[in-house]
Amino acid sequence: VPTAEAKLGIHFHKWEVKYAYKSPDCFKKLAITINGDSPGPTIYAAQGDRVVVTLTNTLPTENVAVHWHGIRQIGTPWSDGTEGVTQCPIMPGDSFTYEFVVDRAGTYLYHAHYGLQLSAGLYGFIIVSVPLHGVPEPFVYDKDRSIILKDWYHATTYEQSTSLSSIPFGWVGEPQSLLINGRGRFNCSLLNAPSSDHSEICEAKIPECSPYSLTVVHGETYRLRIGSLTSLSALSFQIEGHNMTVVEADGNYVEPFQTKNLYINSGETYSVLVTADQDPSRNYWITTNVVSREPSTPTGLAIFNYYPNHPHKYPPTAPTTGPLWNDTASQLAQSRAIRAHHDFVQPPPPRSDRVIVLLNTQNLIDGYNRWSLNNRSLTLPHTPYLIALKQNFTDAFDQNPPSYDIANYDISKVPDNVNATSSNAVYRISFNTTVDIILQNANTMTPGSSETHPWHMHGHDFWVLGYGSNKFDMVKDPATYNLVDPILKNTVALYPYGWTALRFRTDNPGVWIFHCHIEPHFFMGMGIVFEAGVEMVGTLPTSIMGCGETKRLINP
Ligand SMILES: O=C1O[C@H]([C@@H](O)CO)C(O)=C1O
Repeated sequence: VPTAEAKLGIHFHKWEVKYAYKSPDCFKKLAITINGDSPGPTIYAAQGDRVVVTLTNTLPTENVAVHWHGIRQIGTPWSDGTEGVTQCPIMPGDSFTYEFVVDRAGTYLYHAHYGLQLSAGLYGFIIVSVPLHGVPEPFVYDKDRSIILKDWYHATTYEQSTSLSSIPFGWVGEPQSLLINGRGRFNCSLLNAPSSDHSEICEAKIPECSPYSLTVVHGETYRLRIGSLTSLSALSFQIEGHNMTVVEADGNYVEPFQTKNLYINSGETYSVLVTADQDPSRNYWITTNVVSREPSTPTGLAIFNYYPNHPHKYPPTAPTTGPLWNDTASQLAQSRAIRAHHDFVQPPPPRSDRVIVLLNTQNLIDGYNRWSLNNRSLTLPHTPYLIALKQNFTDAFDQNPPSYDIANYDISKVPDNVNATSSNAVYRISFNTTVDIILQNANTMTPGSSETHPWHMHGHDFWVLGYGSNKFDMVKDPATYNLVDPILKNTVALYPYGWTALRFRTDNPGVWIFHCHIEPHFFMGMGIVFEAGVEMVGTLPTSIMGCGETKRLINP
C-alpha cells in the first residue's frame, strides 16, 4: 500500500551508511552498506516526483557523500552529492538530507562520490517510471527487471587509495570478481593462506554468493534495466541463446537495435527487451566479462531461469562469454549504432559558442602517477566550488584554465610530462550557451598503450556528435558530426587513441564536475570542474557548509 507521501509524489528514505562484513563473491571483506545492504535499496519514483533521502553516516572514522547519477538536479545543484564540488562531506555521526526532483523517466544510479567508496560497495539504482498520464514509452513489455553490474576488489579503499597516491605507485589491478546484482564467485582455492582451511574468510557454499537467478515465463517479454557501477572494468553482457533489443540509454529512448552482446561502461545504463522464447525446459547463463583491458577476472555468472525449472539449477552448457576484450572495433560499432528514437529526437543546436578540447594523458607529476586534461591534473579542494563561487571567494581557485592546442601533440608517444601540473582550476562558462567538448585520447606512460575512459557529466545530458579513431582534425572532423539524431547521454566512452565529440547547453545553473568514471582515474585527477550561471543558484542550504556543530556558526 503506497504511503500518503508516495501518493503525493514524495518519497522519503532513511539511510544508515555503515560498514558490514559481506561475502558477495564468497570472500569475506568489509563493505560500505546502506541499511546493511550492498548494493543498496532501489529508489522507485515517477517522473516529476520528489525524492528525499536522509543519510546518517555511521562509518566510524570516514566521511561520505552520495551522487545521484543521471539526475540533473535542476534548481538543486547542492544535492548533487559531490564532495569538494557541491558540498562538504558528511562527517561520522552526522545526518544530511538530499532532496531533489526526478524530472524524467528512465534508469539512473546512485553511488558514493568521495575517495574510493564506490569500490567499497556504496551503490544502487534509481528507477523512474512514466507518470500515470504521461507520454507512453515507445516500447511494450510484460515485466520490468533490473540488473546492476559491479567489479569487486578484496583490497580495502584505504589500501587502494594509499597505493595510488604513493611513490612508488601501486595500481589497483584487475578486480577479483564480477558481481551481478551483488553476487559473484571468487575461487577460494586460489588463496594461499598459511592454513589450508579458508572457511573463515572464503566459503564457496554460502547462499550469499550463490548466483543471482532471474525467473522468466516462456513467451513473456522483459524490460531488463542494466546499469554498471564498476570501479574500473568496461563489460560485455549477454544472455545465452537470447537476443537483446536496446531501447533506452542513460534515461533517453533510443532507436531500437538488436545485439547479442551489450557493451556497458561504468556509469552507463541501458534498457533492453528480452523475450523468453527459447526451450523452456532448461535454464540459461547470464554472463558478463571484462573488455577494453586484458582480463584476469573470471566471467560473472547469473541464471536466466525458465519457470518452473529450479532457479538454481545450472544450465547444461558451458557459460558463454562475449567478444574478445580488445575488439575495440565492435565496441565502437555499438557506440555508433545508438541513435535517438525517431519519435523523441531533440536535435542539437547547429553550432556551438565555445569549443573545449581536452587532451587525456597519464603523467608523472612530482614523482606521482596522475591523469591530466591538457596537462592539468585535478586536485579537489576541500572548499566546495559551489559555495566558494556563489559567495565570490574567487581567489580560492584558478579561473579559466588556458586552452590547449593539440595540433603539435603526438598522441602516439609517451608524454614528456614537461608541463604537467596539479590544478584546482574551474572553467567558467557563460550561461545558456552551447559548448562542444572534444575528448582526445593519447598514449599512457606505457609505450604502445592507450586506455578506454568512460566520461560522465553532472547536471546535464550531452549530445554525442561523433567518434574518431585518431587525432581530431579541427577542420575536417566537425563536418562528420551527427546533427540529425544524436543520442543524448550522461556517460560516454573515449576509445584508445581516438576522440569523442560532445555538445551541451549550459542551461542548469551551478557548478558541475565532468570526469572519467573509472574511480581510481578520477582519484588520480581525471576530471574538470565547470561553472555556469552560479549567480542564478538559489540560497544555498547551510547543511552543505561547515561540519558538525560548527554549522551553528554559519546559521546561528
Ligand atoms: O592508471 C593506471 O595505471 C595503470 C598503468 O598505466 C600503470 O601501472 C593502469 O593500467 C591504469 O589505468
